[in-house]
Amino acid sequence: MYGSIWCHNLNLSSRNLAIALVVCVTLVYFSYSFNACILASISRSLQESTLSNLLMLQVRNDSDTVATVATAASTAIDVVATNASANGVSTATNLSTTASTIDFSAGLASVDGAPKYQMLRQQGLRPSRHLPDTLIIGVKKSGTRALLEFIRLHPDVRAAGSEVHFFDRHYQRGLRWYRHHMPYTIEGQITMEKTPSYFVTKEVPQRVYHMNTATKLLIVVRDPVTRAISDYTQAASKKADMKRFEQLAFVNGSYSVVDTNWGPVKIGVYARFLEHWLLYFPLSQLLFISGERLIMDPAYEIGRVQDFLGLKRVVTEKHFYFNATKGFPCLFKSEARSTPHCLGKTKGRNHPHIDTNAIDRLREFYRPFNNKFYQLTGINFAWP
Ligand SMILES: Nc1ncnc2c1ncn2[C@@H]1O[C@H](COP(=O)(O)OS(=O)(=O)O)[C@@H](OP(=O)(O)O)[C@H]1O
Repeated sequence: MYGSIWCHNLNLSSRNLAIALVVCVTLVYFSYSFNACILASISRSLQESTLSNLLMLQVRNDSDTVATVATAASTAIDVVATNASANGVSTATNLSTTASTIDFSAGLASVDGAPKYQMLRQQGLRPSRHLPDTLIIGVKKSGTRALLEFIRLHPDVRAAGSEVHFFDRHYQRGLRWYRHHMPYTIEGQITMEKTPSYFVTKEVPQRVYHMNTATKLLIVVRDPVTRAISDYTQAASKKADMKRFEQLAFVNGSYSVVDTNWGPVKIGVYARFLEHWLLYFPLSQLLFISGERLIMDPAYEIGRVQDFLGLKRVVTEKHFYFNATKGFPCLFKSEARSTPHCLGKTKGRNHPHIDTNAIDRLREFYRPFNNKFYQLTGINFAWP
């Protein structure tokens, strides 16, 4: 009898043990899945934020920072890989692979069909440098920096921060050199560069055409008289004993003959330079932005630019505020800074007083060229 009770108890405890085991295994399984899911999600977030940081890193005023960006990006990805490793989950392996397979040194968009790259590409995680699709070619002192800073607020626009001067000064270095100065982009992002002297340099249209006939060209223009004064103000800020504007803008000291060889005056004859660009590019590939309107209504002009580039209108009036002290629109935040800020001190300088007779004479000089420019572009900028 004791034997059968013992046997019964034994059966009972074996069953309990089996049930307990099943419960334990189930718990362990669910706990593992849950943890793995959380860790994978954390790793993914880390990975995404690092890549987005990497792509947000923009070069500002010095082309040397391109190299710094690449180094910083590489380091950032290493850090993620290390973090993931510390988590001890399988995704760490993937992240390490990411870090080692992104080629930061080559400066070329390499094509690799291996499965491990395919997955990364599907996730859009293969940043590489590309030649620009869009150029801000000028015009100097018309608001080219403002345009670049405003349009690069768009997540699908990546720009070289410094003026690369490839097509006018460094052409002999070749396209590989040029591409190396471009920021990293992922699929679907536009690569942009601005060098205002491109507009007025004779060889540039043909060179851009040879790089890519489909290049989109952005041109900011401003009343050529104010532009000339702005140009002069910049030059005078760098040279203590600069002659007065009136002495430089005219031949022989009187206001009768305009000195068309003087750079600040010459650049304002927009029609002459535009005609040269139109030998290589159809008007439909050029977008003209009013420098005056870029100050008065930046959202409007940036809206036009986004449409022209086939981008969703992401940059809107919400991004801008008018700084009354500076007298210019400024940004609530940008890629470089998360606090409200304006463009640098060299943008929006006070101009010296210029004799009104000199201004009137210059206006008269520019009028036929302006009219020609309105005719070529199909836009009346209504400069005085
Ligand atoms: N938001 C904002 N903030 C400051 N300045 C602005 C802005 N929008 C347009 N501008 C005008 O841009 C002028 C400088 O033009 P660029 O950037 O093309 O100059 S440069 O050629 O790159 O040196 C600059 O010329 P100056 O006023 O003579 O300094 C400005 O009038």
